[in-house]
Amino acid sequence: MSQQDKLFPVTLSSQWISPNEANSNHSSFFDSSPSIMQWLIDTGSLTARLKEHCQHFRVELLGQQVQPCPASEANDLIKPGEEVLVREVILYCDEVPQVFARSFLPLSSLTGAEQKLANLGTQSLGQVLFNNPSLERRYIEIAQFDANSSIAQLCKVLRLPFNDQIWGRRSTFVLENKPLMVAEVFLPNAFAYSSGNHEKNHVQ
Ligand SMILES: C=C(O[C@@H]1C=C(C(=O)O)C=C[C@H]1O)C(=O)O
Repeated sequence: MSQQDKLFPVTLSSQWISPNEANSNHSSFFDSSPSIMQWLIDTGSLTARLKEHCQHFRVELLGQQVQPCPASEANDLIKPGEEVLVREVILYCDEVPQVFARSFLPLSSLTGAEQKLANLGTQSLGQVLFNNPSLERRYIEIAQFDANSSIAQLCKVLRLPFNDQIWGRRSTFVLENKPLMVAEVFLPNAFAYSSGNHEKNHVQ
């Protein structure tokens, strides 16, 4: 079993809140670190944005498995207990881990041309999603991950300097009228925490 296989499934649980709620509850942090909120609410492709920041982008597949959707991660389009393919990856830029992502692909969405989403391997899910003009992205929720979270444990294994301001986002996409959910956590050394305002404007 490879090192990555041992990590899977990392899982993900937190209190997901709206960006506005986060801004008011954590105003001192977001005021002092404006870039992270821009990354959290950016509705474009995270893959494309990361690629703008590095020479070599890669996706490391930690694993994927079919399981019933946990109630804590379900929503109005992906029901508790519904069979989903769970996919966990780490996105790297120039070998620096940037994002841990956990995606739910309902088996009922993996039909027709979308069957290929079940066999992406190390191809970026975003590469496929954002090439489809039918793609819709629903509201974004964000969450903080503390020292007791599975993300803190992942950072320990990856030897990343965990701190108390690790943030992530999740949203549901609808592709050809079929839902899938993507949750992404910016890891401690991610550009998202330090990139200045010099970046190209990203439409939220
Ligand atoms: C949704 C996107 O795809 C990215 C790639 C993922 C993958 O390959 O599993 C998962 C989430 C995203 O970080 C994106 O690039 O915006």
